[in-house]
Amino acid sequence: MSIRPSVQRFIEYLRIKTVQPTPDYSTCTKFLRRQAQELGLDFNVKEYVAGKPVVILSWPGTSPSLPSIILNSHTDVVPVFEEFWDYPPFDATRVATDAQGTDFKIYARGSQDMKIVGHGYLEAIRRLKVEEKQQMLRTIHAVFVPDEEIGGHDGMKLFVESKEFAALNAGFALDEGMANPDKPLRVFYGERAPCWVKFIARGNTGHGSQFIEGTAAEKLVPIIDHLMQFRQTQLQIYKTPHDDGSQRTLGEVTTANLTLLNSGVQHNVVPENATAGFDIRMTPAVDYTEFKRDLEALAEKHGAETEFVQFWDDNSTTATDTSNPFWPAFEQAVTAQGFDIFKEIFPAATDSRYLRRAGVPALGVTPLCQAPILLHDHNEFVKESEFLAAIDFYAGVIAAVANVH
Ligand SMILES: CSCC[C@H](NC=O)C(=O)O
Ligand SMILES: [Zn+2]
Ligand SMILES: [Zn+2]
Repeated sequence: MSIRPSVQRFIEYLRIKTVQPTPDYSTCTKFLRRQAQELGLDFNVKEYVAGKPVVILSWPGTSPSLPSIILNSHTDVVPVFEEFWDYPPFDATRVATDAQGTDFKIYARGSQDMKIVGHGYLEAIRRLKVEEKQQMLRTIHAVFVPDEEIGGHDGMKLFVESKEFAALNAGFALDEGMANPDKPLRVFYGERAPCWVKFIARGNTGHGSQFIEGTAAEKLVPIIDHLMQFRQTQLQIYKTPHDDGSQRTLGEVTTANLTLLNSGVQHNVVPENATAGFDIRMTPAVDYTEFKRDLEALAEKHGAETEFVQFWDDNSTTATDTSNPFWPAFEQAVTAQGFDIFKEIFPAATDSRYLRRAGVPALGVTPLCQAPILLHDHNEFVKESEFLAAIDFYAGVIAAVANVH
C-alpha cells in the first residue's frame, strides 16, 4: 500500500537533521516555507541570533483583533548514540508492526520530541483550512523555534521578549508534553524550575601521603552529603502515595542529582580544587529565592562557592478551570475524543516556561497515550497510527480553542 501524503511529509520533516549541537535549521526553514505555501499561510522568519531561526506560520482568524492562539514547537532534537539504534536515527525507517502491515513504527530522533507535535499542528491546519475550508475566529500562529534542547536562550527566550511576539497578541498556547505509558492524556500546566548549581571548593595541597588540613575535598563532601540527604527526603515524599492512594508525580517533588564531579591531577597530589555540579528541579510550591539562599548558605558554611549555571525563578502555572476561558474549550475537545485528562507539572523544562512567565497561559501536551516514553532515548519512534491520531487530536483541539469567543 502506498504511503499517505501526510505520513510522507512527516517522514520528510523527521529526516531533517536538526540535531544538536549543529542543527540543520536552514533545511528545516525551507521545509516549513514550503508547507506555508501549500497551506496558504503567512510565513515569517526572524533570527534573534544569526543562524537560529524562529519560523512563524500564521492563519488569520475572522476576528483578528482577538488574542491569538500559539501552537509552539521546537525544531531541534537531541544527539544520538547511533550504535545503539536499530535503524539510522535520521532515516525515519517505517517498520511494519505485523505481517499484514496494519500499523508501522517510524523510527527517528525527534519523532516523539517533538516533531509529531509540530508536524501534527501543520497537518491539522491542512485538514481544517485546505480540506474542510473552515475559518477560525482567532488567528493561529504555528511557531517553530530553535534550541529548546539547550535551554532556548537563543530561541524562545529572545522571541518572547521581542516586539514581533508582542505583536502576535498571544492569548493561549499549546506546547509539548510527554508520552504516557498509561491511558490518560497528560496535560502539563506548569513546570519544575531548573537550578543547575556548581559548588566550588578550594583548599590546601600537598603530598597524598600526609594529613593535609583544609582540603578542597573536605569542604565539598559535606555539601554533597547534605544534598544527598535532601534527595533522600524528597524521594521518600515521592514514594508516599496521596491520601486517596494515588501515586505522586515527579512534578510534585524536588529532585537533586549529582551530575558533575571534577577534581584531581595525579594520584599522590592533594587537589587544590574540587567541584560538584547538581541538576536540581524545583517543584512550583518551593520558594525559589529562599531555596537559592539556602544553597548559598550551605556553600558558605563549608567554605565553598556557588555558581548558578541555570536558575529559573518563576513559578507561574496555567489555570485549569473556568478562570482560563480556553480551558473548558480545550477540556471539552479532548474529552470528546475519548481521552481522560491527567493534570501534571512537567518534570523537566520546556519553552512553555517563557510563555507562562510572559503571562500567556500555556498547556503542554504530546498526544501519545499507552505509549513508551522515548524522548532522548535510543530507538525513539512513534507509530503511524499515533501520528494519524495526533492530526485528529489537533484538528479538534485547535478548532475548539481558536473559536473561543
Ligand atoms: C535549563 S534549560 C534545560 C532544558 C531541557 N529541556 C529538555 O530536555 C531540560 O533539561 O529540561
Ligand atoms: Zn522537547
Ligand atoms: Zn527534549
